[in-house]
Amino acid sequence: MTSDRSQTTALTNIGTLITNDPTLGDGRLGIRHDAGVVFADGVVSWVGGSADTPSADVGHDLGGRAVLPGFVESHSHLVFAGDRAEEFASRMAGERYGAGGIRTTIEATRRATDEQLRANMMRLADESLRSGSTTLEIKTGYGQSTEHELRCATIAGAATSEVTLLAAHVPPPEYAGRVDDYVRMVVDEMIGVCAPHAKWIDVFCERGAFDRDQAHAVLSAGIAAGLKPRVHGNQLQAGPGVQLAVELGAASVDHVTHVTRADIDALAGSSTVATLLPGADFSTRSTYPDARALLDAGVTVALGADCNPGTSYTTSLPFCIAIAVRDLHMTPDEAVWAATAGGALALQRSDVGTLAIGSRADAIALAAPSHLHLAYRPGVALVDHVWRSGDLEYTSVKDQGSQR
Ligand SMILES: N=CN[C@@H](CCC(=O)O)C(=O)O
Ligand SMILES: [Zn+2]
Repeated sequence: MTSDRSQTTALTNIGTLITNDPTLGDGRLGIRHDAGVVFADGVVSWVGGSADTPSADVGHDLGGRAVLPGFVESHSHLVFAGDRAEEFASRMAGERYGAGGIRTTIEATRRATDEQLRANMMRLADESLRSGSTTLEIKTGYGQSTEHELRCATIAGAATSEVTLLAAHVPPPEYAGRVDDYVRMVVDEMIGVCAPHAKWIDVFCERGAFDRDQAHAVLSAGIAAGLKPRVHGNQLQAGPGVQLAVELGAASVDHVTHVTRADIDALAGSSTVATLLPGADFSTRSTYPDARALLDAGVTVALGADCNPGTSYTTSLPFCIAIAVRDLHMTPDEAVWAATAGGALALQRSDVGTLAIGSRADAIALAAPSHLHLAYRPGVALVDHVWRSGDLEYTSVKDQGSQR
């Protein structure tokens, strides 16, 4: 459902508009009511009152709906085969989550054809778009050999420019008991082969995966190959992940479920974003991260859905916003900001996550009058329009815009 990029589009009769630009409206979210927006050449060209909206080639009367920047999904693992529904059921019956479950998916992913991996990824990328995510990061990490990580990175590149080489997720079965040998192979061989197909380098720094020195070696080799670092850290217990991320100037450290006061202080004094993944804590029945302590210390917080077959088989940032408000005690404004502008900072992107003049025209409309409904109506598919670069890419509403 794409349109000609040279067409202009006017959105009118917006009940609540979130711009994330304080110069355009109230507070940090830059909120306006009874608003209008115009998209031209794939970017936002005008924001103001609905009645003053300039005419455009295509018009959408949004009937009082809320309009937000598209969500920026900064953490997903969409290149995999199989599922782990039985593992989930065992966890709900009392089993603890351990990093070892990842090996089940590595085996299934290695057995799958490129076409099977691509089709599964595209299905999930489409699901993510329909729940409002207009920017999507995708990690490798279920290959864990040079051949299979290269395959996964190439496949991910068909869906996004935000490809992360999760070179060290868990040591694969053929390296059992030889973690340092695996790290040496990643550093000496895998990164050089895969780096041209990725933008980011990532490591799972956790007991049962990679320790501080191993994670440092992988991230440093990635940086030397031109990749930018991000880290999976402090998911299952307190550990060195957060401090390592800050030390290396990582864009983001993700999970951050178990942190010390020193970790919070280090994050607060850095530009590293803390990306919270409450879907993973929900589906592993873990404690939730202390979002209030992070926010109150001044840490920049993002929210991601972390879609993967092990810990969080959801693409829905609206679901994560609802958990963040209900269980992490974030305000609805903080949660919406974290899933939009926060995600953009976690990917070091200045063109998305806001609806400022010149921002990429990535926006969503909700079947609701305000963003509060994302938390107030959990589990309801509220996103009913999705524009990406000014094109209406998804709508569940029959009136798809009137030509002028
Ligand atoms: N924690 C590490 N990686 C994934 C889980 C991967 C899996 O269990 O398959 C995550 O972000 O939650
Ligand atoms: Zn992850």
